Amino acid sequence: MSTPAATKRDGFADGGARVAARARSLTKAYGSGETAVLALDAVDVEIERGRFTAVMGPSGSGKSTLMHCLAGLDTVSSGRAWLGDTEITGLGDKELTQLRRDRIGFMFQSFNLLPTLNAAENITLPMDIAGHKPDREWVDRVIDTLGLRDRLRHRPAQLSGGQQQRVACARALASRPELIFADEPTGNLDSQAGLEVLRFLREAVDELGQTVVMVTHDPSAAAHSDLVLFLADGRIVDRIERPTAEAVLERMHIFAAATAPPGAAPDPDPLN
Ligand SMILES: Nc1ncnc2c1ncn2[C@@H]1O[C@H](COP(=O)(O)OP(=O)(O)OP(=O)(O)O)[C@@H](O)[C@H]1O
Repeated sequence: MSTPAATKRDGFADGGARVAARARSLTKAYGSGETAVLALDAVDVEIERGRFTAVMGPSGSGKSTLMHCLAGLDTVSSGRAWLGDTEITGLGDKELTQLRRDRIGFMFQSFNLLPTLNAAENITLPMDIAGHKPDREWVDRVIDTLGLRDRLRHRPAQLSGGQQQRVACARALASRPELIFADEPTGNLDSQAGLEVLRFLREAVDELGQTVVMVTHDPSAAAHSDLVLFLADGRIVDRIERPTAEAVLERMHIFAAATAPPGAAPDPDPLN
């Protein structure tokens, strides 16, 4: 059994109650001198607990960098970030590893399942590695919500892409993390399987009370969220509450037109 990650109080009255994650003036530069890239430019953001937040923006706008910095997967150049009331900027590697393992769930485009383990073993793997006993009742609820009950003994190769992503979703939920980060979770799926995964993420928020942050390029995927944050050039430039796919697409076209050089032809696909 491990000891909990060290915490630093941020001094805010609501602490971690309403806000699952937060950043102030978060800045991330890659490289230095003339070749330096400002991936995040003094970002202020709050991720509300119990909500489904989508992060959108053109390629290179800083979506993955923001997610990585909020999840303690990457260091920041300046600014501060908190998970609940724990300040993660300034934590050491060991504390960050513990914090990620104990308090954050991850879902990636490539499902990252171990081929030699069956679905049930993959779902509880992070907890097994950490030496944490799974909460059986919760894990059963996650498995039933995701419709994986009759697939538990199957190995990844015996599952469809959509089923594999559902296992990855169950693995992210299994430890009942404070926050789930999903990076293009439907990117490798056909539209039907992608839709299923989005519905499950929605259910994870509505039925299981989880908090989800999803990076996506797809306006119809973003339409499953409660709030879309738009990034451009490392800044949050807009937001839409209760988004529809049409509203998201329209906003992306407006940004593309505003940032296109004079006389440039309209971008047929402003999301990439
Ligand atoms: N390890 C790195 N070294 C140097 N530059 C990097 C590195 N990682 C990201 N960048 C740069 O930082 C900027 C933001 O990258 P990031 O991956 O966060 O964008 P993104 O919005 O997630 O893009 P995409 O939609 O293409 O995944 C880009 O200009 C990118 O080239």
